[in-house]
Amino acid sequence: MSDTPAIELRKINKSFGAVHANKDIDLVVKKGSIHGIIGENGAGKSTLMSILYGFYQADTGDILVNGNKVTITDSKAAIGMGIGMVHQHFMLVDNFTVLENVVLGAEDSALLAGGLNRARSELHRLETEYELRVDPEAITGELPVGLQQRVEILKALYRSAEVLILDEPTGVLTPAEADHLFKILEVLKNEGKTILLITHKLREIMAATDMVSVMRRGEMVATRETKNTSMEELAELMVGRSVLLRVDKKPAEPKAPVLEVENLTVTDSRGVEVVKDVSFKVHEGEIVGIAGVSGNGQSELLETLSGIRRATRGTLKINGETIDLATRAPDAADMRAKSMGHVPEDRHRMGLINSFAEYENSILGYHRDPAYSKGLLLNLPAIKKNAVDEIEKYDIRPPNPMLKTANFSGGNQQKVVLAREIERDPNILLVGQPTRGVDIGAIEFIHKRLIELRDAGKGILLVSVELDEIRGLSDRVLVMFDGKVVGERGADAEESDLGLLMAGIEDNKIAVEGDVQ
Ligand SMILES: Nc1ncnc2c1ncn2[C@@H]1O[C@H](COP(=O)(O)OP(=O)(O)OP(=O)(O)O)[C@@H](O)[C@H]1O
Repeated sequence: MSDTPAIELRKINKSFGAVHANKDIDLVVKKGSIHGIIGENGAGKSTLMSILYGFYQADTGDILVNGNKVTITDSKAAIGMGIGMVHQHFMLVDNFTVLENVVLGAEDSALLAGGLNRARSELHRLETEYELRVDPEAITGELPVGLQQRVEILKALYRSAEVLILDEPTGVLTPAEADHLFKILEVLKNEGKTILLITHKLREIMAATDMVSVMRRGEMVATRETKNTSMEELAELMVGRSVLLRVDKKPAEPKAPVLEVENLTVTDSRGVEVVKDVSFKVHEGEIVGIAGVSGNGQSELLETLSGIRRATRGTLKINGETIDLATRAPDAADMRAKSMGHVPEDRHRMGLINSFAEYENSILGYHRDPAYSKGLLLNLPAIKKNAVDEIEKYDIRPPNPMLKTANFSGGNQQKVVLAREIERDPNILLVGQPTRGVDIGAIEFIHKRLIELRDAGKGILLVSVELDEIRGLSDRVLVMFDGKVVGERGADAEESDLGLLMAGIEDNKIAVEGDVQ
């Protein structure tokens, strides 16, 4: 019975309090296919996959695996049924080797039984069969994220997974790593594995999937054969209206500089220089994009400019004031007082306190602003009104300012941070990965807000690993490689040109010490 679906979900329902996250969901996933699931932020995709992986129990409904009705009580039961999950936030032990991570917790307890050699040869077999090469003896935490993700996939395959769930797998990958991942998925599919792929990137859906299902506000609204649909149709099905899939902006009219960075050098806690003698300017009315493969100093640059990290040397000219960073280390509050907003790259670590309510997060760092406090007392009505306004403007769901942000979906958490920083109307806005995990309707809105901010004469420094985003928004693009700015391009930068610079190749030369400006 080869036509029996690998997975079938029938009338799945799941509520969290008043939030009906999954409503009567039906889904049929063919064996040996790549099936995409898309939907707006908060549409219920992760909830549905968590039910399939045994992380949540459905309130009602049936799950069939290979035609058999099953109860999946926890992730161990899911693994036992051949369902594996590659998590968005990897669940690996950093200081373990790849091999140790792969066997950790597996049924045969290879570590205890002294069966590491057996495990090593099994791992080798999997690596070869699925073209998932990674050094089994490497320390996992020292590997780039793309390879860590391969370890997650190997871990699932080692447990004999036949169905693999990938929840936004390319959010943390470089374009080259993402391409490689899709090649791996194709190999897995050709070997008969079934893949469920959650993504916000319609390009990935069109390139990689056989079928695609669309969720909206907790419901499954459509399933299409990928070859019979288009990005435009999918966007409309997701959002319920047509969406502009590119940025609409007129040429910038930059004025005076708002931020001037000179010879900035930053050393990390291991004493390694991570930002090396970087100089650039951001003008009023301009978006300067920083392109680069993550880990090339962009994060540290943003953190230093926003006052979270100390520089070793360099000067900062901001709103006309000059700060020698070797002798003075402004903190985040100082920078905010200079009208600098900051959307950090990592919303969990720096953007939000997830145990706080949405309304508290919506003024985090700005609570001393006279609009929100009188002396020592917080002006709660004003704070709540601000939260309600931002929720409406940014379409944050569920629209409940009292809810802890921990209970918002990833994309909605991101909108809380963006709303807070953009709505303070800063003269300079530093934004890191503004649309990571955000759905296309919200991306369109966020990009529009950033362009409006630019057109109101503000300066924006944008760090993103999404080349489409960099090219769509930026008026000038700087490329960082190995802590240095290795090139500058205009608004018309070509993707291939930027890609080469990002790989450290400038005019067909490898960028080496002293070889760059
Ligand atoms: N543990 C929880 N407690 C309360 N509410 C939750 C919980 N998990 C999810 N929700 C709510 O259920 C709804 C669906 O969330 P889910 O994470 O499944 O969305 P999603 O489609 O994966 O979104 P995103 O694309 O933003 O990741 C949201 O309204 C969310 O706030």
